[in-house]
Amino acid sequence: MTSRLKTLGEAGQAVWLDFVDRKFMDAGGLKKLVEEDGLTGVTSNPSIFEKAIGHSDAYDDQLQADLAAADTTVESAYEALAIKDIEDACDTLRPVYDRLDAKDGYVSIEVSPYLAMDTAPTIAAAKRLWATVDRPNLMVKIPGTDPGVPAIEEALTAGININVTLLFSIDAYKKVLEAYIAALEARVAKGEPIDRIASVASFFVSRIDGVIDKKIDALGTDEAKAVRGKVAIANAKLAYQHYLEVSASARWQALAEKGAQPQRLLWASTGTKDKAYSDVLYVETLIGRDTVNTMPPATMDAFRDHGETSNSLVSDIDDAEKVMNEAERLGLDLAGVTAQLVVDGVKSFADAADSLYGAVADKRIKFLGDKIDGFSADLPADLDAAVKDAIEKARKDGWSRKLWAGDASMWTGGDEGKWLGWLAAARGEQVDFDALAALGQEARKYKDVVLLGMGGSSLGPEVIGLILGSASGSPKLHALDSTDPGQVATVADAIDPANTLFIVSSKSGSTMEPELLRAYFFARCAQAVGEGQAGSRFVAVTDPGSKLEAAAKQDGFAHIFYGDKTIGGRYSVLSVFGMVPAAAIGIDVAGFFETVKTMAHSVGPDAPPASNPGFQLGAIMGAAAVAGRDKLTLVPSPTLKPFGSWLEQLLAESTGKQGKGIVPVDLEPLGDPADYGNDRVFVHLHLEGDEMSADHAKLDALKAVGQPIVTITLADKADIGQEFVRWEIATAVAGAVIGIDPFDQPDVEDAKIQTRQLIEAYEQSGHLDPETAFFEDGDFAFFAPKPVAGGDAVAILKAHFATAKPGDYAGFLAYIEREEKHEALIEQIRVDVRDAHKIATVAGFGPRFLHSTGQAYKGGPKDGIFLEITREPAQDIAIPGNRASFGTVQLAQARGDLDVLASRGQRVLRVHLKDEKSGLQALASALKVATQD
Ligand SMILES: O=P(O)(O)OC[C@H]1O[C@](O)(CO)[C@@H](O)[C@@H]1O
Ligand SMILES: O=C[C@H](O)[C@H](O)COP(=O)(O)O
Repeated sequence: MTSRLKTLGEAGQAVWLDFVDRKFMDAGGLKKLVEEDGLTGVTSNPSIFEKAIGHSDAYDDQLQADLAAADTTVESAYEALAIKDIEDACDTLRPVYDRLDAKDGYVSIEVSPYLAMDTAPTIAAAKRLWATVDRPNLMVKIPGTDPGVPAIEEALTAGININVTLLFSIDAYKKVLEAYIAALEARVAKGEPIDRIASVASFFVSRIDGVIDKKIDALGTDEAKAVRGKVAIANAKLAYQHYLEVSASARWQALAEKGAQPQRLLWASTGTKDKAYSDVLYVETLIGRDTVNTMPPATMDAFRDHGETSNSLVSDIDDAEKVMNEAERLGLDLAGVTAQLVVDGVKSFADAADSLYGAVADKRIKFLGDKIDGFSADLPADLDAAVKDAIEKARKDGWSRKLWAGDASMWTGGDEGKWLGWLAAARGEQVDFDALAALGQEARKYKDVVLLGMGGSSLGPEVIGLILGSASGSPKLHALDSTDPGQVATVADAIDPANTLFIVSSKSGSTMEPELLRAYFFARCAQAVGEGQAGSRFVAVTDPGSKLEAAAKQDGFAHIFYGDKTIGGRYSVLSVFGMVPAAAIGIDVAGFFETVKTMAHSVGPDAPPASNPGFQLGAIMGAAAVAGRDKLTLVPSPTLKPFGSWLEQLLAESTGKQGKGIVPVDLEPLGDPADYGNDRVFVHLHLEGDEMSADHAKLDALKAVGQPIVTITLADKADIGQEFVRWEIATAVAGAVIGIDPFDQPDVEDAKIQTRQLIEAYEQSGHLDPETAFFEDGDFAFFAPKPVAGGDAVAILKAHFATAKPGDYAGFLAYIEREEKHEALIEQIRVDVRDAHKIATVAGFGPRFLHSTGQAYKGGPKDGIFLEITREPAQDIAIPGNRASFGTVQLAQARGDLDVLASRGQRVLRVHLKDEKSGLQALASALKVATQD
């Protein structure tokens, strides 16, 4: 018996399948429909692929094989899967296309629904899909939105078959038909053929009734009920009347004579949603010549079973008009409804794409295995709920796309969009791999590399140097980001200036510390190798046009590597600022980016927040900070311990402002559950193979009492580059959740101004402004804007920290040499204070932290209790061309810092150690007593 579906074909209507699925096609389902039901086309949309790919394992083999061949973005991974189905469908329909001489036999694939409101990217996507599938019976689906119409016209003019989707109103359809005709005329004008250009205008039917019927039900009157289930069909019938009118026009006839094919009206959304209606309602009522009905499988089955064919589309046109008039009289607002349906249609396809891309992104990460760093989170229920809310808000607002598009509305709507050059840097696009490889070769003739820079210009390179180490035969890296005379001397004593490559690194090129360090080491180098020769051992890394660039040119530096002004210092590690020092110690930068790119792909605009490693972490950090868990406590495994110093700057400078933000807690030994309040998030950064079982037991104990624990796992330390990307994105996202601009650092600047004023005064007078200690004994002198009461050092220290309350943190700001013994004593001090007061502790060596965590201490939450530590330097170092020595500069920095901290409402106390050698030990002992009982 002939299939009832074939009778539609006999009535001039093409039967298309509104469904794609690999299992179905692999089982020969599509071929069967072609052979038995006269099927002549296929449509797909994001919802269809979401159902096919997102909920099945049929695509897993291909995805795994594709990823094994080459990693790629989520969108490309998805497209490869979808395109394979579309190509297979095109090939199945190809005999139909050939038999009907290009009049039918088409398969449609839709451009990304995220582009529905953007003309140029839609055109680019249409051209890309057309070229990739490379089959004449492909149709690219473009929404008939206002921005879609010019894209439709341009794509058609370029010879691409177009299925115009999401048409609801006759007015929108008229514009689309006009675009089709204009495109054909343009081709004729250029002498190009038009006979094999095909287009359909997909008019959505059932969705209109879905909304209008609700309004009818709300009215509840009999006259309203009389048009229930009739408006969508009437609307479609009148659209067809317009088609007939235009087809009869002389303008169209002229094109038809040249072989033009009509742009057929395609009835889409023809599955019946309201069970009260016939399951073939939107087929039986819309049958007419030169049209298409694309049906979901259930509708097709129903029609095959009991559908009746008649010439329905052109019958009862008067009735259709009456229905439309009645709809207007009843105030059903069809124009408003259809306009809203376009918006909702775009949104619902975008929602489907979120879910589809999310499913692909999750599988991609699963299949990548240990090629991508692992991530898991154990969160208490309240935080978990807040994180889910933040992720959903980010998804709804399209933040992953906004971020990459530089749309500042996800932050404060300020100039954030101008600071996103680090995204391209994460893809390896800021550096010249060949130039870096050449530098790496050249550097092999040196024994040491000394990097002079601050904050973003030193911390990333230092982390790379410490974690990855120099290649065999390449020099060792010394990052110097201090004015501490002891620290400067340690580096100066460790190297032979004649056998050292110096990298002076400063984005602004005017930061005081690298400027002074450059003066000092340039003079030492000139002394060692002779005037005029020193420059050949110096490399500058700086943004174009900086003062450092000019100085480097003047002094004949061997190379100048240029940064990107749209990247802030703390986001610069994957640009020349991190990669030049990395190359100098022999790291294969191109190889390094192979693993970095895997993370860059994972956090792209096409990875929805819930499946995006950067957003997952960022939402946790942001939601936690908003809920008062603002002390991000890093628990690294031994090899990864250096990572925190880079991370601290990123988090603190980016989020710590306007009294809000995240206070990073690095290098605080892990304690027991009783040592912590409810203000922490622990992030365990683990390198597989690193031994840290004691910490694991402690983390388990913390987990058991409901402390939030995030775990990030690296299979290989070479994958550390992925963490730069993850945390950069996460920080930008956390900034958005917290509601600040993550790319400025307003409060750091104030400390710099204070310091500069003190130094300028010194350069004039030869001394710093006098200051008076409020208490002094043999070991210590105490200074503070507001003296702390107490008869001795222990009492003063005790009183200072006695102000601690839950949620506060203690900060130890040490303007002394950063070396092992000092680090150990500071660690001991931190543990004593934490355990006594149950508060978080942070520590920084000055002036290094000024260009890093200093921002959050000044601009972030006002719950810091700071103890600044200065000392009498045993030995000072003069700076060529300056009256002030390094020791004086450092003291001025400490004083400027204290003043600004106090002016921001933080609790501050400065202890000046009289003896550099024994002073810190004496302080640790005094604090031990002060924190007992
Ligand atoms: O690279 P530059 O311009 O010398 O800046 C160094 C550091 O100083 C800061 O501006 C803070 O003082 C950081 O943001 C930056 O990384
Ligand atoms: O081209 C087909 C359309 O995308 C589809 O018919 C929409 O149908 P729906 O309204 O059932 O989602």
